[in-house]
Amino acid sequence: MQRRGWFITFEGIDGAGKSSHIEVVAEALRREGRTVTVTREPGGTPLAETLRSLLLNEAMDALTESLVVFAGRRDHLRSVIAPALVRGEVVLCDRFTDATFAYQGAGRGFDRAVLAQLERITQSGLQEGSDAVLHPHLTLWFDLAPDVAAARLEGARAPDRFEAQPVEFFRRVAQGYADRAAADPGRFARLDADQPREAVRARLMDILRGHGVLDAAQEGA
Ligand SMILES: Nc1ncnc2c1ncn2[C@@H]1O[C@H](COP(=O)(O)OP(=O)(O)OP(=O)(O)O)[C@@H](O)[C@H]1O
Ligand SMILES: Cc1cn([C@H]2C[C@H](O)[C@@H](COP(=O)(O)O)O2)c(=O)[nH]c1=O
Repeated sequence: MQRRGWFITFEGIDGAGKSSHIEVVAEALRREGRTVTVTREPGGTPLAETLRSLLLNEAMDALTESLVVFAGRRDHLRSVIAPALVRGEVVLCDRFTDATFAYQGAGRGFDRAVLAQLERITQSGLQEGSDAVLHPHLTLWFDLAPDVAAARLEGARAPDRFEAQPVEFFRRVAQGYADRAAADPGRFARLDADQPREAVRARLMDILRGHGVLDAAQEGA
């Protein structure tokens, strides 16, 4: 796909704090005149939101989880993400395929070579005449120790099927994110999420200015 917009994903284990910052980033971009689509995975379309609800609530094995997330992703890419990028918008997506490698791959122990195949199939054929595979242009990785994340989530909300997993599961998921970041350092920007919100936000804005997503002249956005 011809690059006209920005596809930016927010990643991290449950409770890392990424969702707290997405609207702040969207507002900063809108102030600079950009059109922004804020979306999430699993979800982002009516079909994918239905699949999200199944994924978070119904028992299923790791292959089924993987197929469910990639099915939703295909619909989301075709209906929302790819059209927004063609229009030149900034797409801010709360989780994407790195979460599948971290949760289904590292967390559940599902075959990462199969996930890589599903990734290629699902994320290509989005523009007629092109077989390019669409990946995020920038991934903001909120890195937080699993025990700190668990303490933040305790009592905050009723846990879903993933949030109810033991801390060992999240140690594997965190390692899964670290492996993805090490394999693609140009795309990943790591944030130390064990900081007060304001410090995390300042680092986030620095990263976005450093990558030319936000105007570097607009300090203090
Ligand atoms: N920097 C921070 N310091 C302390 N608490 C925080 C910080 N950032 C977020 N929190 C709190 O931690 C909890 C999880 O935050 P949030 O929902 O943004 O995380 P998340 O990464 O989006 O998690 P999930 O993916 O599970 O939705 C919330 O109660 C939030 O208020
Ligand atoms: C995209 C994706 C998500 N998950 C898991 C990770 C979370 O526990 C839930 C929902 O996400 P939220 O950030 O709490 O809204 O879904 C997953 O297992 N695989 C994926 O590909």
